Amino acid sequence: MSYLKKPLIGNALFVMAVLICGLAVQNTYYLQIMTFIGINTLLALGLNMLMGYAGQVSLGHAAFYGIGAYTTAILSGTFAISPWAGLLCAVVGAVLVAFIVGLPTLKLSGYYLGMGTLGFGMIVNIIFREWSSFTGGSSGFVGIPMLELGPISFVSGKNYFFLVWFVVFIAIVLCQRILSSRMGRALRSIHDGENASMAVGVNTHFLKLQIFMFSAALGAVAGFLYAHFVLFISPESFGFMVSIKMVTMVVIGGMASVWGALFGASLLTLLPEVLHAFAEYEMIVFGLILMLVMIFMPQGLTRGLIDIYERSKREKKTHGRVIVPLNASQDLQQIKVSQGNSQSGKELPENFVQGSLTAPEEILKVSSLTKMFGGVKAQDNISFSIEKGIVCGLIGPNGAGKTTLFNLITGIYSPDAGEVLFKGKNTKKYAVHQLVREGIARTFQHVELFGSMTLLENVLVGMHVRTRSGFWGAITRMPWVIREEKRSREKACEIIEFTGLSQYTHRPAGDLPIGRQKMAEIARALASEPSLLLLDEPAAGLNAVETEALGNLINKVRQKGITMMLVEHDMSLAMGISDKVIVLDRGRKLAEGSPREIQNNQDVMDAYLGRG
Ligand SMILES: Nc1ncnc2c1ncn2[C@@H]1O[C@H](COP(=O)(O)OP(=O)(O)OP(=O)(O)O)[C@@H](O)[C@H]1O
Repeated sequence: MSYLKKPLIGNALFVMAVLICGLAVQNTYYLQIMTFIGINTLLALGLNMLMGYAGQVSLGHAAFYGIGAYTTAILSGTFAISPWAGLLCAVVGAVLVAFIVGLPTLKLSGYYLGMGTLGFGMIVNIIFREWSSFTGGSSGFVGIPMLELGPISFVSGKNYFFLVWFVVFIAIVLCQRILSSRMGRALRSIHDGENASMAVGVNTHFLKLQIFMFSAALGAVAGFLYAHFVLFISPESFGFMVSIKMVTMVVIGGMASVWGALFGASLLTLLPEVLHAFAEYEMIVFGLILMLVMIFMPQGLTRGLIDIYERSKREKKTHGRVIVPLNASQDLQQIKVSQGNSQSGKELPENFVQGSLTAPEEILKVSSLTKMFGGVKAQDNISFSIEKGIVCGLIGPNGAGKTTLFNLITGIYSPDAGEVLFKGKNTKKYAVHQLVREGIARTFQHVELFGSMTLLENVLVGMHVRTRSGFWGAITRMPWVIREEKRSREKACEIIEFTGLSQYTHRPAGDLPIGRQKMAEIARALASEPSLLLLDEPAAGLNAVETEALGNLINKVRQKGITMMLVEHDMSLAMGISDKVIVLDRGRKLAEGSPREIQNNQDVMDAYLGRG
């Protein structure tokens, strides 16, 4: 469980720093500033999970902060209900609102999502302003009670400081647990490429909704702590500028970094105090800092500084040494040997054997499939079937409709007419991620790995449909969750070894040479334990040695009984490896038969070489 060790050191340092600050600082003003930093850290942590990890921009997040603050203020101030019950209502209320708002909004992306959340933030702020009988309107809400917990009173600044930072610590641990889990990996995969994430089996909309609700809950807790600290709230504290300030905290601190959120929150809370004399220029200063960070350290200050430190460490290490360049041909030779010799190469885990070599059973049946793009008939009444365990080559000139056919089989496109039956079931009933669970996996014509994640993490995301721990599993870390994680990691390493990529296991996938990236995509697809694997031009961009290694790998996968469809322009590979070949031309099926029959087919030759 080495993945559990790393945060422990950071967390221990964090606890020590909080204890030292809390015990050593006596000045009420400084304690107050540090308490505000804690509250802002909670806001930044929540937004960072959504923006930094899941890649979803929210410009109205201050609304949840306000919902938390107003709920507890009204319940405890007006109705004299215990503030702790108010906290529960605040969190439940914010989560419910996030669910209702997120359900349609998170289907949007990019600017549209930004505009949608911005609108939501504004509507909530108008409600705070206009519903004055409850909220006190523009003049604000007074009479919020101070917090007490049994004999502990949070009247003193010191107690409140410890309360807030204790909550921050809990939030940090929860975020870390989510991020190092199956759910966290799936979230990061959405950030790196939502289409690929869906295609490997992640229910992206549900996951985005879950993390939106989690970040809303953190916002509501921050609002609760704020309300009972300042004892007076008004709509300005939760307006558009506060949402922008939250985004700035995340961006400056460094997206996708838990400690970055703390850093960003500290900086943006301290700056206004330092620049007190220039209060009216506050937004200009923030804007300027944001611009500079985006230009010089687009990954945020925390990540940027860590990168500089790591680079200088690497330079120091290599200083004075002869650097031996990576010997590409030797490296490839190794891959060939490990793949070509199934005795020495790693076998796929047992349960990967999904089919039988001898079974003549039909796994895929495509009937009268038609797909139009405007006036272009990308699929024109296509019918064929694929038997279990075979490799079926799919060839045709550019624009013939091969990738469209893959997109129809995997559910990315829905057909205008006709149907696809996979194992006898109509694929129309399934969403993209559900088809992966049913057993269809694919690779892409243009590699779509999750570039910022390691090869191991990519393969683990590929296992998403075969594992089950979710949000609660991540935060409770029950023994079965730890066992599942351990098993997944072992299995992922076996798959990586099977594809001959062991030496790249912990390297970011985006840093791999293109040939290895193609193999890595196959490894990720195999991780979903498919019975049908669709390979879209796997040899494109590969040199002769890499293509040979790829051929060996496809053969090894075939030996496991996994049925494959292979779109390929490299004819010697397609003809050499396929049991049968289907030829498409301008959306129509031109021919179907054994490689030899296809090679001697006059129509096929005409399509490729031009008639006459
Ligand atoms: N999303 C889309 N919108 C509009 N037209 C599309 C879309 N996808 C594919 N097409 C069109 O459908 C036709 C078939 O494209 P497709 O990518 O399936 O061909 P292909 O055989 O995979 O080509 P290549 O070998 O060049 O990848 C082309 O004319 C293409 O322009």
